[in-house]
Amino acid sequence: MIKDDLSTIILAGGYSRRMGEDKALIPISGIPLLKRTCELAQTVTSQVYIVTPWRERYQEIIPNSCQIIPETYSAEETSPHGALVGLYQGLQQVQTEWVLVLACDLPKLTRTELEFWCQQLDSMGKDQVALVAKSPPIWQPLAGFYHRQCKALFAAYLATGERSFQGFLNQHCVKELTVRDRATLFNCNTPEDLEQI
Ligand SMILES: Nc1nc2c(ncn2[C@@H]2O[C@H](COP(=O)(O)OP(=O)(O)OP(=O)(O)O)[C@@H](O)[C@H]2O)c(=O)[nH]1
Repeated sequence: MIKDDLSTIILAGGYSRRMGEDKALIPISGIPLLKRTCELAQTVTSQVYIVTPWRERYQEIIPNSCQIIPETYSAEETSPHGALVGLYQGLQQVQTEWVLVLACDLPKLTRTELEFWCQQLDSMGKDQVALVAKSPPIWQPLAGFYHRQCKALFAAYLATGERSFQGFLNQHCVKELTVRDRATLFNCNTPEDLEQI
């Protein structure tokens, strides 16, 4: 079921150092991991954006209806600033009230689980700015939802020089997302992780 006033941002600007090859392109049942994540997101949101500095690398593999938001960094810098900055840049382009935020490397995520997550948006309090999975005490920032007011909150946070999601989520009114099947949060970071799939 597609949810109104919700879009998805998938972050795909990491270096996959532990994997040794680009995780986003690794085939899972024959489908590149990033494409699989896009297709899953399309089952719950009509707009799916991918934030990455590498448009050319992914343009051919993602579904046509998904849009790439190019992540920028200045000429003096050699790499992106991390996932929080990527999300902040992505949020500038998105108009919906809520944004589902996903890592590209969630090979066990399912449509059923995503639909269960989306239902929880209906019971958010007015003061709550995000609904995010947690493996206490650690937030799982790239599995959850952020309200559009996070744009301004991220701007203020970044202005202090901070870039850690944990710090951001701990200092704002964030609700823990209930995860029905915790296996769906499995991140595929290393070649050994891949063997488990
Ligand atoms: N857009 C964007 N996405 C990022 C950035 N850093 C990490 N990500 C994404 O965030 C998710 C989780 O990334 P990690 O597994 O923590 O980091 P990684 O760089 O991909 O992998 P390692 O190099 O092994 O740490 C993945 O989907 C990454 O593509 C960034 O600077 N920009």
